[in-house]
Amino acid sequence: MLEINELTHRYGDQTVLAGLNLKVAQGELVSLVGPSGCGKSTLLRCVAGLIRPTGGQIVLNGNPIDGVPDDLAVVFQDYSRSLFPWLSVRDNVALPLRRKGKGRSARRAAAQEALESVGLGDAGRKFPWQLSGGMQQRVSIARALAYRPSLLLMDEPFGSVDAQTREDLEDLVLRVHRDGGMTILLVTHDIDESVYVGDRVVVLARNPGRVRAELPVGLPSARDQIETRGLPEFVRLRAEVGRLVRGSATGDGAAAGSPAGGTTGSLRKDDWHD
Ligand SMILES: Nc1ncnc2c1ncn2[C@@H]1O[C@H](COP(=O)(O)OP(=O)(O)OP(=O)(O)O)[C@@H](O)[C@H]1O
Repeated sequence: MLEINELTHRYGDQTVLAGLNLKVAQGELVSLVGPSGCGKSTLLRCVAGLIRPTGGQIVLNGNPIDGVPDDLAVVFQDYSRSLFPWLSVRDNVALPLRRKGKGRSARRAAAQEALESVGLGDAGRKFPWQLSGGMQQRVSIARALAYRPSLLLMDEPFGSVDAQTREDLEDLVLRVHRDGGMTILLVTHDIDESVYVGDRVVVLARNPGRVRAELPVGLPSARDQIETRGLPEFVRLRAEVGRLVRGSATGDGAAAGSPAGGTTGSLRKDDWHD
């Protein structure tokens, strides 16, 4: 469903991605890890159509990406900048659905359903700033879910919440992935998390930025924060990914966004509310 071929990206004379190849299958959850600065966010932004790569090609569902694809949603780490503070929680979730041509009542119903699926069914009338950080990130995830993208991109989505909330959100993503069969590409700095949520862990190398290793995660699909992390396969994979990331950092052996669904177009202020 997603094919990245010989992707290259330069900022000025700094080459960040250099001939990166990656394929993601329909319904797969791929964790993307790598040393700081190896280009994980750059890769995600190229896939989201937010920056135009200097070389190579990205194909989503058979269509080369050239601009923000309609069929994609992004969840960023910084939820405080990706939610609109002047819109209610429900309006934030419903807004991108306009791109799908849905009527007002269908947008409201889809927003409510998505909010319920992340445990925020009662929060629709509140404003984002009335919620905790973890709840705001749930709203961002609900917005992405309501949009029903064929591909969900997540850039360090749990990087700004406390440890307990982080575990809850990891389990939430696993549940929506399992229930909805969504294809997900998730960037994380946390090696344990990459193994815990992933069907596959892809390790990027720095200088040059390309795929260093791909490790299938042979864990049971039903995961549990305590039991799964104690399994020998989990411990083995965590150590292997950790070694690969450190090796990638030393060069040994060798990615405010826009809301889900892309840009909001040219809405006037009065047009925002549902
Ligand atoms: N807009 C930009 N202009 C110039 N250089 C940039 C820009 N964005 C990123 N870079 C540089 O490109 C390199 C890769 O950055 P990127 O954010 O993609 O890496 P990353 O792997 O996501 O890093 P981290 O794990 O620290 O978040 C870094 O050296 C960064 O300074």
